[in-house]
Amino acid sequence: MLELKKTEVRFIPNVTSFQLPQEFLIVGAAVTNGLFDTLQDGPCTLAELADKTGADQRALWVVVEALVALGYLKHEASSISLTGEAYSIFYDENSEQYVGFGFMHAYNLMSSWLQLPRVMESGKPVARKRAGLQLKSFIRAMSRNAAQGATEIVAYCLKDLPQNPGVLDVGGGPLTYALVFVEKGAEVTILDTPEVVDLMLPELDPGLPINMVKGDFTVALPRGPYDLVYLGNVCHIYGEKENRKLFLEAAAELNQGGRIVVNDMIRGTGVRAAVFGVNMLVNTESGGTWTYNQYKTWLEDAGFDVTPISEIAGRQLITGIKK
Ligand SMILES: C[S@@+](CC[C@H](N)C(=O)[O-])C[C@H]1O[C@@H](n2cnc3c(N)ncnc32)[C@H](O)[C@@H]1O
Repeated sequence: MLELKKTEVRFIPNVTSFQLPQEFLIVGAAVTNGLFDTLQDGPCTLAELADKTGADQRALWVVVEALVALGYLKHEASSISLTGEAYSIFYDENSEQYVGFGFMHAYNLMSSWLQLPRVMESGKPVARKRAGLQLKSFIRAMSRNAAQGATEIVAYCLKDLPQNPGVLDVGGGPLTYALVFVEKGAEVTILDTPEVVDLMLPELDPGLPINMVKGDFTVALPRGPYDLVYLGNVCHIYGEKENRKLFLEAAAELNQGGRIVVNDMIRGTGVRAAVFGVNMLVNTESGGTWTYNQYKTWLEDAGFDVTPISEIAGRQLITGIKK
């Protein structure tokens, strides 16, 4: 349960959020339909754009007109093109306005969140399988989220470990943390699902000491020994049974004095973890956000000494040192 002190009011209901996010829905639909990518290749007439994207011309015109009004597109003579802002936001990685397409992960999640009333009735998640564009958006969103704090978090994880430590990065497929671990002298094994490894392997410089292994961490971990097992936002995908098994197996693959670091949202510490728990309720069989006491018990039972929560770069980290 959320443990707020009686005197502490952290959030009040936000009725300004009771609105249809129309701009987001229009942009998300345009990305899904390939409209921006088509115009990134060059300006088009409406007929050309309809032909290239496979859209109905009347529907396309209504959406294009809204995107012109919102500042994403220009319409001059009969030619439709991206505005400078839209180019900067979606495509120019060097621009301060750059956002990329990571936001499509949130857009894709909307359809499952809309089924929350049904999930509340059945207690069962919405069936879904991420592939193609959805998988790419998910990985982009993960990379972007992680990039902000990765340097500080990696420094915290590696502090006092031997030089050139062996690191197992469980669910590290987006590569964000692995690239920083390597920069700091580590040799990294990443375990992720076959689809994510297939998607990301072509982006990996083969000269780097990073080994990407396809697998399922609820089944088995790649053999160690390691100095660090890093669990970045993976414990919330599963429940107690899977996490206890994961911690036990991590302990078995760690050197004496090696450590496990859990980076996740800790239930009972605020709104973020409570709300994210709903995301896991809707999208996973057994996932959720877990309290500090749950992590502490599961880690101690797996043979770790457990630290208090450390807040690093806005993230919550719990470390277990192998006894
Ligand atoms: C929420 S993302 C976290 C990514 C990264 N560690 C971070 O903190 O930004 C979870 C990652 O775990 C991977 N994953 C989920 N379930 C898995 C499983 N059973 N076995 C292996 N990888 C899994 C996903 O493919 C994804 O790359």
